[in-house]
Amino acid sequence: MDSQTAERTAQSPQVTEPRNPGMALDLDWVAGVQANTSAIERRAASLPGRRSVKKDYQAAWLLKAITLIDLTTLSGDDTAGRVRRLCAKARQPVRADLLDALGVDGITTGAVCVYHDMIAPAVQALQGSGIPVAAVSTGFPAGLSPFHLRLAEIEESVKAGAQEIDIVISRRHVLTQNWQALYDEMKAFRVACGEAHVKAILATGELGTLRNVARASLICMMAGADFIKTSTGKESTNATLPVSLVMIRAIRDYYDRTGYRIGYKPAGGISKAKDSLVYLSLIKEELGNRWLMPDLFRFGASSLLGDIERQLEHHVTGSYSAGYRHPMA
Ligand SMILES: O=C[C@H](O)COP(=O)(O)O
Repeated sequence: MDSQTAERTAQSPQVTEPRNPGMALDLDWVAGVQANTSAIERRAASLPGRRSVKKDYQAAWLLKAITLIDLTTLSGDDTAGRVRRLCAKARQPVRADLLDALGVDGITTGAVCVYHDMIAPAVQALQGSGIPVAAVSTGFPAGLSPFHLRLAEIEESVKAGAQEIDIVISRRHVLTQNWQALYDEMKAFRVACGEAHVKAILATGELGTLRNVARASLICMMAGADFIKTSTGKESTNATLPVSLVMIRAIRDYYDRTGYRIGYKPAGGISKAKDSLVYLSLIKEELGNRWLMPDLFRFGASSLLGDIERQLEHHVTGSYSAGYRHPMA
């Protein structure tokens, strides 16, 4: 591979973007939002075949993808020990001998993402690494606990040391077209987060139509979301390319209108290195290189890193190892 490219990739400086302050709810803008489902599906279907990254650059792009992963464990049987092992993986996501061969060092994942109760072990295990802890709050994954408890959960998570909060929206507000309620809810979540960045999980697999996805994206951004995220990983349909196109274009429209860049996080079911490359090329084409940085793009994924490491091993040694040789935690 081109080692200079890989080095630049791994050492990209963290750029900080002015934070989206949000704006008043603009119902005319919301009403005008359209989503041409067949055109979106056609474009999405053309992406995987058309966009293959040339062999020499693949390793560099895969290293880039690692820096954009919210390395996630969201299981009922999570333990402090599992979270500590995951954090060790976030600090050193690829075996040292492979990184040496690729001429890269100092690479980490974008964040570690856990349930509230796992924040403390994660914060402790990541101390000094600069890797933020993201917590899923607000009654994840359904978001149907009492509203005041959802706000309190955010505050507790921030107090426990989470620097990023992934909230879930109330799907019913979208399904009943109650845009004011969705806006108010998102705004309250953003206030409760304080300085912590907030990612709004739309649970797109439960929103019915792509138009609803576009409208919900827009409203969450108007209410001050720093990121919009597709899914909890627990819906029957999680991140897809058509949904991603809709959300990315909503982000582009919001930037064109307000000058604020909002981040994007596809999450759930992204487990193959080649899929991560399709997402990166989609972002590059639709939003440009600026969005390919950890402050504006993340993969929410529990097993993607293992497949990327396997592909990198193949790049270096010419042979594939078994998946079990790349455990996450
Ligand atoms: O937000 C992250 C998702 O819960 C991870 O989903 P996954 O386990 O399908 O990769």
